[in-house]
Amino acid sequence: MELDRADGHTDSFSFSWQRRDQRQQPRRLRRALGRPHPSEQKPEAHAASALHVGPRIPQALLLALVPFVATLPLVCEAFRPHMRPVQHHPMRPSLSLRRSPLCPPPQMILNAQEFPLCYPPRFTVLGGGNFGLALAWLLGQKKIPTTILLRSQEYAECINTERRHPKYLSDARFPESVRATTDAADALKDVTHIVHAVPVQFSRATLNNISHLIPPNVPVLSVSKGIEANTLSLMSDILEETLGKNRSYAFLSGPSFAREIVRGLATGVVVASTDKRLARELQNILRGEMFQVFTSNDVIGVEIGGAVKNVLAIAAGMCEGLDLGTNAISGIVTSGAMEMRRFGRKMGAKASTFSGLSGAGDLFGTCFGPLSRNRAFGVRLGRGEKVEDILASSSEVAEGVATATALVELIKAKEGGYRIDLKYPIMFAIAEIISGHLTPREGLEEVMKGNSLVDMVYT
Ligand SMILES: NC(=O)C1=CN([C@@H]2O[C@H](COP(=O)(O)OP(=O)(O)OC[C@H]3O[C@@H](n4cnc5c(N)ncnc54)[C@H](O)[C@@H]3O)[C@@H](O)[C@H]2O)C=CC1
Ligand SMILES: O=C(CO)COP(=O)(O)O
Repeated sequence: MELDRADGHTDSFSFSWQRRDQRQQPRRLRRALGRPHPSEQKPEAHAASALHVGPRIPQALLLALVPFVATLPLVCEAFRPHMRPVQHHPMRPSLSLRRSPLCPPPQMILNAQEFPLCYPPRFTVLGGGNFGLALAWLLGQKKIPTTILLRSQEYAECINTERRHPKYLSDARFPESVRATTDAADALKDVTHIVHAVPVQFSRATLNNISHLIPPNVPVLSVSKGIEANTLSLMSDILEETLGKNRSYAFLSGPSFAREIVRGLATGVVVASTDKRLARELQNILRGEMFQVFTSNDVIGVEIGGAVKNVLAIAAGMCEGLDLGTNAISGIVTSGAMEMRRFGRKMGAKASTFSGLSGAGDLFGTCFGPLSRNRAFGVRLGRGEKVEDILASSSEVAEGVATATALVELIKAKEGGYRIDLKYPIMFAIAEIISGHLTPREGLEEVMKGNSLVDMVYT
C-alpha cells in the first residue's frame, strides 16, 4: 500500500487506504461509476477519499493498529543501539530508522540548511597540522563535539587550556566543544566520524598504529592530497589497506587554505564518495554560510586533482623564483592542467571533475595564491636553494615534493608504451628537477622552448 502525502509525494514505507480496484480502474470507467481518480477530485473530496476505508480493511483492525503505530518511534529508538547497518557505524542509524516518524523524511535530513540530524555526531580529527586544526575549528563552530588526536602533549594541553595551538593557526580560538589528546584510545572512543588530516607520506604508519582502536563501520573523511612515494598509492588505497573495505570513505578537496577557513573567509570544497549518503551527510554537517560543500561520486578524479595540483604549484613557484614571467607561469599551469586531465582520464576519472573546484579551482588557488606551501617551495627552489635544505628548514608539509616523483612512476605504470614523457612533459620535468637531474632553469626552459606546451583547444 502507498500513502499519498499532503505535499503530493508518495512514501513507499507508509499506507494508502484507497481500494486497489479503485486505483486500477480506467479513468473513464471510474467517472462513469461516479468515482473519479484522486488527481481529478477537488482537494476536499481527495482528502475524504484518502481516508475512506473500504470494506476490505475493517475499521476495527485499523483501530487495533493505532497503539502499535504510535509506539513505533519509541521502539525504533530503543533498538537503535542494537542495529548495525552494513556500511555504517552503529551510532549512525540506518535509513529505515531515520524514516521513523520522529525523524524528518530523508530529503529533509539531506537538504536542510540547518541539518536536523537524528543522532549526535562526534568527530575525531587525526593530525594536528594546519588543515586538521581548521576542520576541528569548523566543526567546533557548529558545536559538534570534536577531539583532535595529536602527537605532542604540550600542544594538546595548550589547546585544552588556552583554546589555541601554539604553532599552527595560533590566532584561531577553539570553542569548548573541541578538545585535544595524545591518547588514541580516548580520542576514538564513541566516535561517529573520523577526519584524516595526516600528510600522505605518514598516513599508512599512523593508521596502522591506531587501526585496532577505530570502531568498525565508522566512516572516514580524508583531506590529505598526494601519492605515497614507495607504493604509488592514493589515500583511497591507503585507507582501504589499513582500515579495511568494510566502511565508507569520503575525500574532501578544493581550494581551501586552512588560514582562510579559520578567518571565516568564503570557501567552496567538494566531498567525493562512492557512498552517496555519506557525501550528503558530510555536506550537511560541514557546510555553513561561508563554507560551501558540493558532493561528487568521482573519488579518483577528486584525488588526482588534489595530488597533481601540488606538483604543478611547485612548477608555478619555480617560474616565479626564476623570474620567468607571468606568460610562462600561465602557459605551464594551463599545459599542466591538460596533463592532469589526461592522466585523470587514464585513471578512470570524469573529465568534468577537472573543471570544477577540486581540479581547476584548487590548481588556480595553489599556483597563483600567496598561501601555498608547495608554491613557496618552488619559489625557493627556483631561487637556487637545494631540495634537502628547504625540507629541513620547513615545519609544514609540501606534499607535491614526494608526490612529483611518485606521480611520474604512476604515469609510467598506467600509460605503458614508449616516450611517455612526450605526453606529460611538465610532470616529467618537475620530477627531474626535484630528483636533482635537471636544474629548475634547465627543466622549465626545456618545456617552454621544446614545443612541449599543449592546449586543450588549439593545435
Ligand atoms: N594546510 C592547508 O591549507 C591544506 C592542507 N591540505 C592537506 O592536508 C594534509 C595535512 O596538511 P597540513 O595539515 O597542512 O599539515 P602541516 O604542514 O600543517 O603540518 C604537518 C603535519 O604533519 C604531522 N607530521 C609530521 N611528521 C609526522 C609523522 N612522522 N607522523 C605523523 N604525522 C607527522 C605534523 O604533526 C603536522 O600535523 C596534507 O595532505 C595537505 O595537502 C589540504 C587542504 C588545505
Ligand atoms: O591544498 C591546499 C589548498 O587547497 C593547500 O596547499 P598547500 O599545501 O600548497 O599550502
